[in-house]
Amino acid sequence: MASRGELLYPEVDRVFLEPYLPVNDSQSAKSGLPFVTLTFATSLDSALSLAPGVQTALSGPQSKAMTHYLRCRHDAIMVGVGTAIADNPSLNCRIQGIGGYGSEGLDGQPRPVVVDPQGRWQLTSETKILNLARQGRGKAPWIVTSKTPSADNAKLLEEVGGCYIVLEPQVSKNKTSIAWLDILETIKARGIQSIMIEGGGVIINSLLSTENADLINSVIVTIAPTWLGQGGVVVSPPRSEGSTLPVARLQQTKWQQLGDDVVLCGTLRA
Ligand SMILES: NC(=O)C1=CN([C@@H]2O[C@H](COP(=O)(O)OP(=O)(O)OC[C@H]3O[C@@H](n4cnc5c(N)ncnc54)[C@H](O)[C@@H]3O)[C@@H](O)[C@H]2O)C=CC1
Ligand SMILES: Nc1nc(O)c(N)c(N[C@@H]2O[C@H](COP(=O)(O)O)[C@@H](O)[C@H]2O)n1
Repeated sequence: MASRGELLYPEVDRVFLEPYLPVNDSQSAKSGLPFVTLTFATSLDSALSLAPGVQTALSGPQSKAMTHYLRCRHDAIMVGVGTAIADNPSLNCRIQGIGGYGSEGLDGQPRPVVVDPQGRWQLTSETKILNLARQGRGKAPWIVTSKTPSADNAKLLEEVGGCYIVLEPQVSKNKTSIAWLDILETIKARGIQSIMIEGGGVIINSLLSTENADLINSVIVTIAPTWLGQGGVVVSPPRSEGSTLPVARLQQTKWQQLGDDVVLCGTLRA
């Protein structure tokens, strides 16, 4: 049952999303990369939140239910460490039973994956994804980093069955990151066939940049009828130096109205 205040995402609406969702077939199983869905909620001025570190509700109840449906249709869900620190998110599918739509137990839950190249995230007893894993309401998280984790963090993560995945860093302009290809190939090798990437701003802008955009299969964006104003975390990927061309353009687009919001779906990778 949906809990009070939460609306279901009706069967009839779900059909609309189907062309943009991962399929489980032998061809995709053989690919070296998972199916990647980039999905987030934005304002009319392309903002994800009012300011860095400020969690901002943009989705209405219907589009929120759609996002939870998406969560149960992917093997994993990813956010950057900025989002993990700002939001202390749950990253599970909470609508209509613990297992999400139509299934009970952990089978319908996505694996939370947090990308934290510099090891900024301090885990505590308040960290929601750890507590949900402990309670059997979400899968244990993986943290992708290029730093050796602290003993305290490693202990807290391992206690709930989670793990650190340590990958080689790439340093450019004094910033430490990890190559997206490396991250995606590594999680695929660990059995993740599909992943939805929710944000935040740094992660989305990095993935939509010319060098990474072809790693994305589908984009599903909730657009809320609101302007957040200047100073927000904005989706606006960098253009290649000297280029006067758009960075990326969605193909095979479809729009769906959900409550006051509109959901835009499109594809990027052929
Ligand atoms: N409206 C929505 O759907 C969503 C909103 N948000 C909001 O976004 C804000 C957080 O966004 P940001 O501050 O931009 O943080 P973020 O979540 O994008 O994390 C950024 C950090 O991730 C790390 N990182 C991981 N992989 C990287 C890579 N390949 N290259 C560079 N850095 C990499 C870096 O340490 C970087 O500082 C919060 O206010 C949150 O509430 C977050 C997700 C969805
Ligand atoms: N779909 C969507 N709509 C919004 O208005 C949002 N602010 C977000 N944020 C994302 O959802 C995460 C929170 O998830 P939980 O409810 O804690 O499971 C947050 O961290 C963002 O990734 N998404």
